[in-house]
Amino acid sequence: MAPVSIRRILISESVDPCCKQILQDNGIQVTEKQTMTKDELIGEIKDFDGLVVRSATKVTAEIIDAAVNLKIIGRAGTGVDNVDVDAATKRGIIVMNTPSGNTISAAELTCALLISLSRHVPQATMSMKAGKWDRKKFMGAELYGKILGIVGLGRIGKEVAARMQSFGMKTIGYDPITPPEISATWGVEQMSLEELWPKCDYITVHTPLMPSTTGLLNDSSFAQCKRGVKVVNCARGGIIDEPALLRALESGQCGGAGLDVFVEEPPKDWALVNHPNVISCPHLGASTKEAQARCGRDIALQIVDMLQGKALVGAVNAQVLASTFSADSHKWIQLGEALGLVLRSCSASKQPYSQVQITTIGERLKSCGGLLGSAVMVGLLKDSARNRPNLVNVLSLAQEAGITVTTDNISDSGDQALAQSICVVEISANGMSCKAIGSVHGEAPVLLELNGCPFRQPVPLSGNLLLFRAPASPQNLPNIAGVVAAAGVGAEWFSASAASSGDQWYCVGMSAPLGDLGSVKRLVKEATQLHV
Ligand SMILES: NC(=O)C1=CN([C@@H]2O[C@H](COP(=O)(O)OP(=O)(O)OC[C@H]3O[C@@H](n4cnc5c(N)ncnc54)[C@H](O)[C@@H]3O)[C@@H](O)[C@H]2O)C=CC1
Ligand SMILES: O=C(O)C(=O)COP(=O)(O)O
Repeated sequence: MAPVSIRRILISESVDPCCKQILQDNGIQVTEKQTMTKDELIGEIKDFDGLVVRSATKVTAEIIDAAVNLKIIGRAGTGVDNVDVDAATKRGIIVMNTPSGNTISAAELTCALLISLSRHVPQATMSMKAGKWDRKKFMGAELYGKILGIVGLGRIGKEVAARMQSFGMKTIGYDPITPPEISATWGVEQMSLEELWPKCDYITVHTPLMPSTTGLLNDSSFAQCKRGVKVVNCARGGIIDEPALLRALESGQCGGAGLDVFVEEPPKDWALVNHPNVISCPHLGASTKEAQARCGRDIALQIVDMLQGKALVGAVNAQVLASTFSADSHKWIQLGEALGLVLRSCSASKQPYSQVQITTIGERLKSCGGLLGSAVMVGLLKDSARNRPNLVNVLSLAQEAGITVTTDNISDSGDQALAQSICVVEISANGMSCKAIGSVHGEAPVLLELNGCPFRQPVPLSGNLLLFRAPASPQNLPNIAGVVAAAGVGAEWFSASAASSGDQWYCVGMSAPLGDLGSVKRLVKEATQLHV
């Protein structure tokens, strides 16, 4: 099932032409506009439902606010720190990247900087271009036998390790997620940062930029390093604190730095770039023909595959959507939304709820809790949230509204009763609670039970529904059918529940919604109508 439809995509940076070609071949209109100003982007983004960027386009909350039709932001590359992912998520916009397309290129540039640092290649080149022949000044040191500390042992860190080991470097590292026994298989011994800093001749960082990695190398960590340590940052500006690096270079505590990335790009302050022991590139890690071809192709194919309902690959903020691509997820999403709508309708006149408990019953729904939970919340929050709820944003909207959502599964393959697949949703707050139980019969979602009253016939959850509760009496249906007919609406079918505490729930399928529920409400204890 395709979660969105996309007709017009803006590519706002230099992305390989294959990206545009693939998108166009699949019926998407593509506009390419490079070097747009922020105001130009704000002015034009409303006309697009997709945006493809690299690292230079800052997709801020302000831009996302203006992007009223945007459904996807595709990052032809790895880092999504130039995209306000939280703001996109709240608006229900999918953010997608192509994290492996430029791994090799970024790793190779890192190695180039490490080698250049050891032999002063860029400085020697500049010197010769200035007509000098200075063999003494550029005395270097071998990498062979030196210790390289790799902070961040993900895709790029691993490739850097393999390449630098071929130079005879000993590789050590740190990563809070990659298990030490895994990195050990590619020759990287892990240790704490406190143990790592004093051991390294060279340090290279390969983490994302986030609060925990900002300033990872700072005054205090430089102080723990060997005097003259050389550092490389091919990941993100700010992981090595720039003022601390400059201080360390000036004091000689740092013997050289290779920088591909900067806090501000291009930098406003050129002090680091101009330092004689700094070699630098204008964010070239991914700038190879091969990396750009891969990233351009990958982002286009990922978008097309998503639109064709084949798969969701590379989404960084829409994990629950990945499960919408299985063959029968559609009907369970419909059921979840419909149960949410039923409960929203039944609880509308009551006090606001703060807890939602979704329990799936049955082995088949064991892994569907997240999907069904989100679908239920889409139904529950429909029209009440400022941002239109969808499977991408609904949990963050619920959190914003102070609603706690919990999911659970009960399954025991030995128990016949639990063999069928059922979804139970209960909303509650301060003693008030409403509960709906549903399932899927054939392809259709059905309501089985409402507030403890099981329906004698499953209620099809589609079309215009009138739900009401009244003391058990054979007169209820004829009376309400009369009111519905008097309003010029056809009562197409009905279902009644078993009685509980003397009351019964009824559901009437109507040809159209009633203009006014007043005359129904006068005859019953409570009544509500909804459209599924
Ligand atoms: N200069 C350039 O043009 C390019 C830069 N990059 C950047 O390189 C970085 C790494 O990319 P990948 O290796 O593909 O990412 P990855 O996600 O494969 O690896 C990142 C690793 O950092 C680790 N990590 C997270 N927090 C950490 C911490 N506090 N200390 C140590 N490790 C930590 C993670 O566990 C993960 O293993 C990203 O920032 C990316 O944006 C990527 C491609 C090109
Ligand atoms: O993929 C990444 O994280 C990069 O930093 C590459 O950025 P770019 O696509 O060259 O602007």
